[in-house]
Amino acid sequence: MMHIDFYQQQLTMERISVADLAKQYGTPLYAYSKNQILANWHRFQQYWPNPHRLCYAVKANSNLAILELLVAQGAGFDIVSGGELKRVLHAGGSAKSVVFSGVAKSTEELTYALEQGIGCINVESAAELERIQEVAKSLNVMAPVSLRVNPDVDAKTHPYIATGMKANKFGIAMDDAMPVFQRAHNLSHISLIGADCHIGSQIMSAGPFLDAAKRMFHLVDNLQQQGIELTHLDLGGGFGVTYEDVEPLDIQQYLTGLLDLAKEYPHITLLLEPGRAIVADAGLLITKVEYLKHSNDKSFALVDAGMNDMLRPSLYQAWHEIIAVSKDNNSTDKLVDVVGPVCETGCFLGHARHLNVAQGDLLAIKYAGAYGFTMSSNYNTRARPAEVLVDGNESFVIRERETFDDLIRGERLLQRD
Ligand SMILES: Cc1ncc(COP(=O)(O)O)c(C=O)c1O
Ligand SMILES: N[C@@H](CCCC[NH3+])C(=O)O
Repeated sequence: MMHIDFYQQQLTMERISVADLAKQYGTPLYAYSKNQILANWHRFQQYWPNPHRLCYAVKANSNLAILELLVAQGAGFDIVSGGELKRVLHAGGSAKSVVFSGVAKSTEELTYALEQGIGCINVESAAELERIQEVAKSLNVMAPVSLRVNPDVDAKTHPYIATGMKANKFGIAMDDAMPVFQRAHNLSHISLIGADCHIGSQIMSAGPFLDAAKRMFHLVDNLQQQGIELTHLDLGGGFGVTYEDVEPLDIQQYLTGLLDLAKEYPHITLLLEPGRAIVADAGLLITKVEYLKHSNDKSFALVDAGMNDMLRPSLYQAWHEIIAVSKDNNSTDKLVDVVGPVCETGCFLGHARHLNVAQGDLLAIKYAGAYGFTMSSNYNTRARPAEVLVDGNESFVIRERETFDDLIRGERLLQRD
């Protein structure tokens, strides 16, 4: 388990100190605790009996080794691109265990998914449904589909990660859904199996989830009256984690609440798509202080990880706890902005933090396991960090640090000498 001993001011992941990880692999570095990921997965599983299914949202952390770990737990997967499907298959997952979400799936992606035998395509618009029919017809297969409905529930989360309100681009509005279900029911190469929704991410209470679920069960009733029998209902992901010291989402309350609602629908298999809640707290981003700098009464810790490595603070003003690694308690904290090397004022990891830091020290950014590496880029032609998986007192490189050569691979000069 990830364990932080504040008294010693010494930070460890499982049984390896963060300082040792940094020494062995360099910084910046993403480190993940294998046993924390497994514990998070089992926390969901224990309240989620068969035949209901969990489909891990690959976008949260798509490293092959992590997918492989979850394949071994019998996980299904929620993907949003052909690339993510490739990852799942490469990690040993079966296409049958995969649901495919996303608002703008290309013909190429749909073809690939159907050729591989995808479990379900979560359709986000009437136009996409027509395209799937065409692709399935050309391949002479039946496409298993669910229609994503927008239940218009306020998830009370950051506007950039709320997805279930009328104003969002996702899904089909509840009021417009019936004719699209009718159409799907009648199309020759569509096998309509379900309905799905996803109201947003980082949701901290069961209320909005259960509201959405009730609306979805109501839809199942309405469809049944029209002679359309669904067999699966996918209620998406969005389970919040405690970046800050707030009351955690009660997963048991939500899942048992759902199972209660589902009692009257024994023919329906429920799916959930947790991403963040499986990997966020299992990951640290370890970074080194390159310099300290004071200007205009402000202090900066200039670190070697930037917004290209960890975008969440810049994009959502997301707050991640930052801890000074291996410091004794004798020197005093400074008030610093922890900022990265990218040439953008918005490149920061944390503002106004009380940290006991000096040049060369290590800092650890907590809860970096979800939407950390997966949202990283090569902006400023910066090499992305390595990823390591820690298991007890062992650690494994699960992605090599990029090299400068990697950064120019695939590009072409117009004139070569
Ligand atoms: C359709 C869908 N499913 C699942 C997820 C995973 O969400 P989270 O990581 O918040 O559990 C997302 C992301 O918000 C999503 O868009
Ligand atoms: N990327 C977001 C979550 C969005 C989930 C995708 N629908 C985050 O870092 O919080």
